[in-house]
Amino acid sequence: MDYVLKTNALCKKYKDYKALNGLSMNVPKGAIYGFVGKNGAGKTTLIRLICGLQEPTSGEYTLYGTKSTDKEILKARRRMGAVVETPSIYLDMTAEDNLKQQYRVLGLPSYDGLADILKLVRLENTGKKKAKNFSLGMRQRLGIAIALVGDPDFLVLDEPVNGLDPQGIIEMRELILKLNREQQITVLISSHILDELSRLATHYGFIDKGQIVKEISAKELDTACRKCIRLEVTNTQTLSRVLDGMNVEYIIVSDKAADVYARINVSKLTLALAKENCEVISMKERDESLESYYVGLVGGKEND
Ligand SMILES: Nc1ncnc2c1ncn2[C@@H]1O[C@H](COP(=O)(O)OP(=O)(O)OP(=O)(O)O)[C@@H](O)[C@H]1O
Repeated sequence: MDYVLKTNALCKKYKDYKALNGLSMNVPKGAIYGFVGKNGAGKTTLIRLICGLQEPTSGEYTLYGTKSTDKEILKARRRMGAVVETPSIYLDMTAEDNLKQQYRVLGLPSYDGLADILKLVRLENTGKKKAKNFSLGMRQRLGIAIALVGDPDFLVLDEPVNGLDPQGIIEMRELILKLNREQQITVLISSHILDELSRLATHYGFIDKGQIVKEISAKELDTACRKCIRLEVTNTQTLSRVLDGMNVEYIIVSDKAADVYARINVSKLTLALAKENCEVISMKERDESLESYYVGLVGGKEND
C-alpha cells in the first residue's frame, strides 16, 4: 500500500510534558483518515508538526516518501494543504481576494483555477461580500479553498465541523467527499464528532496521550462493530456444527460463547441444540458503534 504520510515514534515535549509520546501513524494514499482523540490527546500538535509549524523533539515522519529531516521536505509539503485550528482568512476581503492573496503568497504565476476552487467550495456567488459577513460554514469552506490553492493532493483539516450548524456540517461532509472522490485528494481529519466522522472516514487512527492506540480501516471497524447476537452455550463445538448446518456466519469467541452475525430463528436453533444436548445459557444483542469502540479503546475521561 502507498502511504502519503508515515510517522515514526514522533515525540513533542513542552518542557517536561510529552504532548506526543512516540506516535506512529500511517495515512494511506486516497484515504479519508479520521484522526480521533480526546481534548489534549495531541491531534493538533501532530498536525502542526507535519505542517512544519513546529519541530519534533525526536522521531521523524515521511511525507510522500520524503523524510522530515531531508531538505526536500519543503517540496513535499507543497503537495499538502492544511486548515489548522481556525482558518487563516482575511476578514476584510472577499472570498476571491482571499484566494488571490494565497496565489501571491505561494508565488503562483497566474490566478489559473481560482474560479474552479470557488465553485468547488460553493462560494462562487459571494461577490463583494466580505469574509467577516460570512457564516461560520462559509468561512470554513473558504479556509479549505485557500488550502486548495497550489493544487495539493493531501488535505489536512483540524476539527473542520466544530461549531457548524447541521446544514454547515452536511455541506462540509459533501465537500470533503467530493474532494476525495472526484479530485483524488487524500484527507486527514481530526475530530471528536464520531458520528459525523463515521459518515466519511475510510480509515481511523485513535490517539490517546500522544500515542496511536489503534489504526483500523472503516471496513475492519464495521466488522468489529457489526450487530450480532452473543450466544452463550454449554458446548461451542455442537453450536458450531448446528450453525454450519444452518449456513450462518459466526465467530466462536470463547469456549462458551459465539457471536452470530445473522437473523436466526431462535426456537429452531434452541431445538436443534437441545437435540444434541447443548443448552443455551444466554442470548444478548450486541451493537458496538464507533463511539463505544472508541470508548472501549481509550476510556471516557478527558486528558486535560
Ligand atoms: N505550546 C504549548 N505549550 C505547552 N503545552 C502545550 C502547547 N501546545 C499544546 N500543549 C499541550 O499539549 C497537549 C496536546 O495538545 P493538542 O492541542 O495537540 O491536543 P488536541 O488533541 O488537538 O486537543 P483539542 O481537541 O483540545 O484541540 C495538551 O495537554 C496541551 O495543553
